[in-house]
Amino acid sequence: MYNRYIPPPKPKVAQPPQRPPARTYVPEPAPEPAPVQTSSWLQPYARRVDTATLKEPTRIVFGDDDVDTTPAVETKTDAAVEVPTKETKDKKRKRSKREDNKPSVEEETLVEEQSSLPEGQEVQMEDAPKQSPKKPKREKKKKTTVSEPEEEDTSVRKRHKAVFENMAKALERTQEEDAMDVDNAEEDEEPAVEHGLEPLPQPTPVVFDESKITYETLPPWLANPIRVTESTRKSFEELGIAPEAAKVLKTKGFQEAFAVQTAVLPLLLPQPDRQGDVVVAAPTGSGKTLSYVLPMIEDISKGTITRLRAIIVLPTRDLVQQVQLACEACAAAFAVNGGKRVKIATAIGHKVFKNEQDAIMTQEQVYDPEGYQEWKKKTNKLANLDDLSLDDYDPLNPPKPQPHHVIHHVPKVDVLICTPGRLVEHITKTKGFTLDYVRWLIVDEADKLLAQDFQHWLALVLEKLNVENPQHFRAFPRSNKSGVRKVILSATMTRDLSLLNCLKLSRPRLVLLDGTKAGQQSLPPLLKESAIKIREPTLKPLYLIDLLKSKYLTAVNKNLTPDADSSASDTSDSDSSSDSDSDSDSASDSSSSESDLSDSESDSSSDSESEAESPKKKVTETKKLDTTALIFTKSNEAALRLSRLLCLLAPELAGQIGTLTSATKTIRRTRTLRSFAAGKLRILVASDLVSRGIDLENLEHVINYDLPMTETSYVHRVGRTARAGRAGHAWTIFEHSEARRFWRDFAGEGKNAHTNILRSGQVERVRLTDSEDFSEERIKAYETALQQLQKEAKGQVKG
Ligand SMILES: Nc1ncnc2c1ncn2[C@@H]1O[C@H](COP(=O)(O)OP(=O)(O)OP(=O)(O)O)[C@@H](O)[C@H]1O
Repeated sequence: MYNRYIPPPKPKVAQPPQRPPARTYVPEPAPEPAPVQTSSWLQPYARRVDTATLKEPTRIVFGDDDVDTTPAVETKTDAAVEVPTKETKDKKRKRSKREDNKPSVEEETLVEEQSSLPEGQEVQMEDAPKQSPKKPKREKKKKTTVSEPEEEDTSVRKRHKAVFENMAKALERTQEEDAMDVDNAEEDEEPAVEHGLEPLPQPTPVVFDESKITYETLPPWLANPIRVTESTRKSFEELGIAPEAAKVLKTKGFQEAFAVQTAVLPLLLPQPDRQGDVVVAAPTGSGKTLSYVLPMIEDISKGTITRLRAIIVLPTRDLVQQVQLACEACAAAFAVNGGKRVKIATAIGHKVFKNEQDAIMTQEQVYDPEGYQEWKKKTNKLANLDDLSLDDYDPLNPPKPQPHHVIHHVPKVDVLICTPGRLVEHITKTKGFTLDYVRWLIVDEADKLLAQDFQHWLALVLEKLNVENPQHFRAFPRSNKSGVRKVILSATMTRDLSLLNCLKLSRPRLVLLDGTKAGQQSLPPLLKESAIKIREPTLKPLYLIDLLKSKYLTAVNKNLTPDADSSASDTSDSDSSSDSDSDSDSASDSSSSESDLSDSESDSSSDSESEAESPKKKVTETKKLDTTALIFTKSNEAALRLSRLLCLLAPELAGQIGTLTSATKTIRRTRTLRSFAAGKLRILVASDLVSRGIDLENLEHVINYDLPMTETSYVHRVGRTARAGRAGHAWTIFEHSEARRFWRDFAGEGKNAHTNILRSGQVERVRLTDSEDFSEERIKAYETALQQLQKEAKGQVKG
């Protein structure tokens, strides 16, 4: 049989593993990067990021050498496989270099990825996407067709996704760093500015305006004052005063008008036109008082009915009494030619209040049938004791009106000169005391009165004044219709506008003596000033005694000092040393009470006490000084003590020494001033009470035993002499520790000199030769006197 040959089956040649076609994964082009949200201040940085690179598609190519036994994955895509260009590679290299030897994030990612891939497979990254490649899932599905096996594909996708995410993060960091780099690079590139050693330019320092208030800042009336030369003189007739009145004035010693009067009188004398208020700043003793008293009395003398037409407010009782004398003199002058005799009263608290009320007020029968009926009804009621508290009825002294009349309480004076405290009391307590008819309000020593608005007197007075009601002009048909005229005066006028505004001035004018500026305080032209520096402050009273007995303290004016008693031996019954003894009963007062602003309490009840004082001492061998002196101390106590000490240390002067303090009773003060004016007393020891306004005609020397507190105080103190065109001499005694203050603040000499005091000359330095060496005997006598003083003080305390 024929056997068919059947070739043995060929052994199966092992097929070389089929290389899968190169798999290319081209993801969809990266979505447009979301615009970087940069705040406005970051915009410059944002602009510098190269956004072009962000748009490049992300491509990941698995290399041809990759061997994969898994079936090829077909990828349907239109996108061409992109080979990394040289340019992009360079860019990448450069960026890697910048990473300071640190492996780049991409490299790290690649290493990571490499290790996670199956062997032989590697991830090649040609270029990194600039933006997060995250995209919506749906889009992914749509554009990418994934072939089988699906599981494998999913793991690859996962890996890819992880790679993308890492890369995106790395890229974000790189972008930020790039942006910073660009920025830093730009900053670094700023052109270097060369600086020398000179200091860097600084902003101009702010200069604060420390200049004092100037004319430009003042209201026009203060900036443009009416100026008058000190030497100006005019006859009173020339200024509009009736010849008959001028004649009487001459008999009283007022021959012609002083400079300040020539300027003020025309402003204040009644005219048909509406006139404004007047502010006067003129030196001490320049005649300010007459400048307002004359026109005021002339105006009031034209009326017929007595009503309260003028109020003059002053800080002290002594000034009130002084101005009263000037008013009386003028009232007499204007009464001669059929004019009304102007009635003047004072209110200073030296009387019991009731007595003062009676001196100012009266009761007047006024025809008023209706009022009379009402009064009758009231009195009937009172008779039935229905209403005993009726305030206008005094059951003990009931006013009895005539039939069809009623009784009115009205002032019986035309002019009231007062201190502010007492004025307030009358306004608030005196029945019928009205300011409705007041046409003149005068405030003398205004700076003091305005600065110490006691009991708010000014506001109260201004409130009560009847400025609007024209009724009170009826008595003066031919005089001006200015309402209430205000005249404000001082030698040291305040520049404080807030104080001046309190006066509610109407169209004011300022009058100044030529050569002075607003705010400056002129001294009288004939005042000489000297200064004595002492070495031993504890022996100060001895220096004073030496000065009083020295050749320097001589008469300054001829025939000025009246010689009341020329006898060398004098039995003194005047207010001499005994005064100081008796005055010391009020030594508890402090220096703060130097005015009578608050004189609401009457001291009249104790007036009689002044007559029954310590027994008068007989003073023998009195040597009269041929001049007069007023010694200022810092307080009431100091004045009393010094006065007594002088009497003990210089008995020959004892009979000529008087004391003036704010604690001294009014009657005693008046008596002392009269004795001084008469020439019986030659030396007055005072506190600042008399530093303002007081006019001591025969006073030639002022001695500042204690330095004044202020410039203003100095001006007022030394201004007690060299008044009304007479000569005078002011002395200041100071210790070493006070020297700087004196020369700088008062004399205006030396370094940092600062004073508003305007003087014609300079302060002269005087050395008392005798004072340099006090003998043992004198020092012992001084110590004994001090012990005596101490004993007396203790005795008073016990008593
Ligand atoms: N026309 C005048 N003729 C002569 N003496 C006058 C004249 N006017 C004023 N006197 C006198 O001058 C002196 C000083 O006047 P007055 O007291 O008015 O000065 P003052 O300017 O008010 O001073 P102070 O600021 O110190 O108060 C007084 O004795 C006064 O009698």
